[in-house]
Amino acid sequence: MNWFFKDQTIPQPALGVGRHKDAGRLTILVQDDIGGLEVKRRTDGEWNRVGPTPDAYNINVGDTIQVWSNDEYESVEHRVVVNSERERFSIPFFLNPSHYTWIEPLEELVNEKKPAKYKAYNWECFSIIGRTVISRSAMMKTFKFIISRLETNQFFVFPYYVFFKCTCHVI
Ligand SMILES: O=C(O)CCC(=O)C(=O)O
Ligand SMILES: [Fe+2]
Repeated sequence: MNWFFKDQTIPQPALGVGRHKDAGRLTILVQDDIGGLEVKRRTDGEWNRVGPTPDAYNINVGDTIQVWSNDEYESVEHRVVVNSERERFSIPFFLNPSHYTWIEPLEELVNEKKPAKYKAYNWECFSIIGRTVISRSAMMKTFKFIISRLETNQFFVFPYYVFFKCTCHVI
């Protein structure tokens, strides 16, 4: 679960999750009625709001499907803009490959006219390296944030997952 706290001290508009693409296969996302999820339109590069649509899930194609499909499907770039008046919650379910999976364009979708656009990579190596490289400065920011919350007694439920997400996304 992602928790986007309201903070009127941050200049608006502020990003709760910076621009990124999900690396796995699919992401099934529920967002509450606040909204804030935006996707980048390929045709003109503009950011577009997605929902919120009551009782609907957002399904994002991740990088893995883009690679498997040799670019037939595209992993969409997205971000979350926070609302300074109201906190927001979202629940993403990441359908990721198993750790032993090698990811490369499917044979059926590779031919002379359309050669493979990606080299094979192993999911476990990719995700471990990704986390260590991306997280280093983000980790410090997250620690500082947690300490500031503790100091001001604003610390409520801060599950490991929220911590993990912050370290992955705050770059
Ligand atoms: O909170 C959202 O709407 C999206 C969050 C997201 O992009 C993610 O967790 O990867
Ligand atoms: Fe995402």
